[in-house]
Amino acid sequence: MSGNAFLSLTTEEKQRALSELGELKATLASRGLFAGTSGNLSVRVGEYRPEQFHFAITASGKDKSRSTPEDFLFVDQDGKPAESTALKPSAETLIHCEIYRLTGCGAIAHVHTVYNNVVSEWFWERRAVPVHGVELIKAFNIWEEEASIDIPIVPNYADIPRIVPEVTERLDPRIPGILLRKHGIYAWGRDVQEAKKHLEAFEFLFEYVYRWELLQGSRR
Ligand SMILES: CSCCC(=O)C(=O)COP(=O)(O)O
Ligand SMILES: [Zn+2]
Repeated sequence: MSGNAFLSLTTEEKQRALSELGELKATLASRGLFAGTSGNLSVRVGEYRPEQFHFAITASGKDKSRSTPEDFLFVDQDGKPAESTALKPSAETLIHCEIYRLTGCGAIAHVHTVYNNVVSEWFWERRAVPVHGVELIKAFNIWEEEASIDIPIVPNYADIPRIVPEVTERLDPRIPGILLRKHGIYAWGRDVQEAKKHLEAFEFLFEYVYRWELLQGSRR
């Protein structure tokens, strides 16, 4: 199909995306996951082709624990607003664009937590957080006995376009998430529910690794 696929979306399709994002935002906010306006969320709408797709994303710099009519806007595969709006998309929209382009996923959630920041620094030299044999790895649809995974870490830059090629290089199709060093986790899934499940699993695993490493250190 040629032309702008956004124009063929129905009001119901757009409303469903906004309401799913609103619900996820409220749930994560109730858990205190958007400290100091950090974090951003998006959900894809309509057809997907790597060279053309659209998604709804949180507006930049908002207090994500509040719910207002100006919380979200629609953008295209290049992060440009799909319709006329005074809102600015998340400053990190290009990272969402790249994750959609590489994975074809349906939704993305990004949060900053103390655990994800600490482990990203702790394991920076190996560019991945190793996790071994923890049951919750199954949340990523990895069912091997005593599975080992490496959650990739990429450098963080103030200039977001510089982060994009790092994501391109390090994203592992088996692992539905990527850590930005001393910044936060990006987690994705087929839809908002799966992105939420993956985000929760990552945060559990980061806390586990953090506590386990501390315990090991105290035993030495
Ligand atoms: C206040 S945290 C710095 C920006 C950031 O990392 C973030 O996740 C929120 O940025 P946004 O533009 O999406 O509000
Ligand atoms: Zn961020």
